[in-house]
Amino acid sequence: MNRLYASMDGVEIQCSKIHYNLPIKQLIDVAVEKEGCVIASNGALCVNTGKYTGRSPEDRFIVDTPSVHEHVNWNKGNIPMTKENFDKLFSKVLDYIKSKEVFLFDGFVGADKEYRMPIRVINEFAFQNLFSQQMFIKPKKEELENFQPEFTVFAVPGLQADPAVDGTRSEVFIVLNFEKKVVLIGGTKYCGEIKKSIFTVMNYLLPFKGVLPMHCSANMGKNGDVTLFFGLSGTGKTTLSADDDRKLIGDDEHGWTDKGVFNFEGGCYAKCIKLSKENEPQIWGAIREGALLENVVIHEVTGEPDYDDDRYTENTRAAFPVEHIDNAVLEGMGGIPKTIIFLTADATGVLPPISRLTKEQAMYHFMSGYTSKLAGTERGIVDPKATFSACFGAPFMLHRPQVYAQLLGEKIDKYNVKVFLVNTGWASGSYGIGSRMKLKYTRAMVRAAINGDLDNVEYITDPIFHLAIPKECPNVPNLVLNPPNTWYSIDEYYRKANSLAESFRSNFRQFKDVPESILIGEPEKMLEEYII
Ligand SMILES: Nc1ncnc2c1ncn2[C@@H]1O[C@H](COP(=O)(O)OP(=O)(O)O)[C@@H](O)[C@H]1O
Ligand SMILES: C=C(OP(=O)(O)O)C(=O)O
Ligand SMILES: [Mn+2]
Repeated sequence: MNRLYASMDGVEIQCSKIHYNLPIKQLIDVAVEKEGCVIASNGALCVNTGKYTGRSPEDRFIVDTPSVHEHVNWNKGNIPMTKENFDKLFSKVLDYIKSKEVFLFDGFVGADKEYRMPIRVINEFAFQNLFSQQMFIKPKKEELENFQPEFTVFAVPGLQADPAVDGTRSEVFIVLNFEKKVVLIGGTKYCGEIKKSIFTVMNYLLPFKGVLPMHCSANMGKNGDVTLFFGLSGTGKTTLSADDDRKLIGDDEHGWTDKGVFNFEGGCYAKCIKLSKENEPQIWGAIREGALLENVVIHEVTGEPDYDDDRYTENTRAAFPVEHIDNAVLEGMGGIPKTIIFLTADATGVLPPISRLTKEQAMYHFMSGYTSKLAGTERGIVDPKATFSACFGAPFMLHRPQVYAQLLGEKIDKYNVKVFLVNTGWASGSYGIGSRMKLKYTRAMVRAAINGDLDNVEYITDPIFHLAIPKECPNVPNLVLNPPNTWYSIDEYYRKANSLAESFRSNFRQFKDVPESILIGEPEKMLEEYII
């Protein structure tokens, strides 16, 4: 019998065998031999996660302990669990692994040594441990001596909760306990739960240290200029931050300190539905030996991935270490951001593909977090669904949005950061109802915003959202830039735009005591004649 300590406060766990930070190659071998995984022709390990191919936000609980009670923004996403129920579930998990071989990863989250957190991830399956090793920050050999995890994740997909006994909603559970410093994940094999639960832990802890945690990707130009791309799942953080001309810092989770930004992770987690070498060469090239493909259809004979096949899910994924991206910043740190891009995948075809925001508008849009949930990332989402996700990452933010917004506002102010809103979602009218903004146009707009090409062009201000829309942008047809131009019917455009404006206003009513200056960022009241 093997024994080890699960976390600093000395919970002892036992299991039949522990595979401790196993080399990647060995994990791959076990996954193929014992877990039904296959190797694709590009060398990546492929797993099918079965019933769950996206996150289960309704099954994510926060243990309601005294120290977190007043800080957590309890809402339909931050669901409390009692200490008693947690203790029962924790015993179940500990019992469950007693007879199992487990795969253990000790490493770090947070590239900045001042703020990094040592974590331990205990996985039931080797493929999950491959994910953990590639996604988090690998320790140096000497860092493993006297390693003390500050948080421990138990990810045991084979253990299902019993809602009647365990106080869960279904057999799936993702439970965060800040007192015990433990995360429990069961009933689901979807790897995204592992990274996003640790992200959520960081998002809770860092504001207490004056650090702003952000759901954003980050990259750096040749002169060291940093850009952040905020956005909810599927809006383009990973795709747009992987750019031949810029060095990738990280694709999903960062912290912003007085020194600059740092990646929480050591890997990327790219969506790969309809992935092509032509449109996303860096991500294409990163999917090789050492990468994990989730729910991608693999040709039985040739072993080739078919990225167009969505038979298991739209939310097909590739996980790989940042080193797989050619020009990544391996230390995962950069300076103070110069440009911030808010990504929104607007399903209504109303928001302009790019607009410049004032500081007040930036605060308004950050707190609103308007976008669409895209198919597959969360259980039950099939078509794009308009949503307001505060801080562009509500499911992962435990504090009230104002806590994060205030930190961001101070930084935008202090460093005079340029902020743009980029709609990577649906365009309408002559560019085809239902089709998404062309990636090559979005890339051109982002590039122009970063390079300063939009600093000296003429802008128009749209009458409803008061967004400043550039009249021209290199490598983008002028017509595309202003949405009313792209609709067949201008009346229809205004109807939709007014109705979206009203959604913004009604969503914002949840926020109390918002300074007048931020409310200036609010869209106009809906015109009576367009109320439908
Ligand atoms: N105009 C566009 N901008 C960004 N991504 C786009 C665009 N059009 C289509 N896409 C696709 O949308 C997906 C964006 O996903 P991803 O970058 O992984 O999002 P995130 O990292 O924010 O979750 C990719 O599959 C990408 O190919
Ligand atoms: C992995 C996820 O996020 P993203 O699409 O932002 O990478 C997720 O939301 O499950
Ligand atoms: Mn991503």
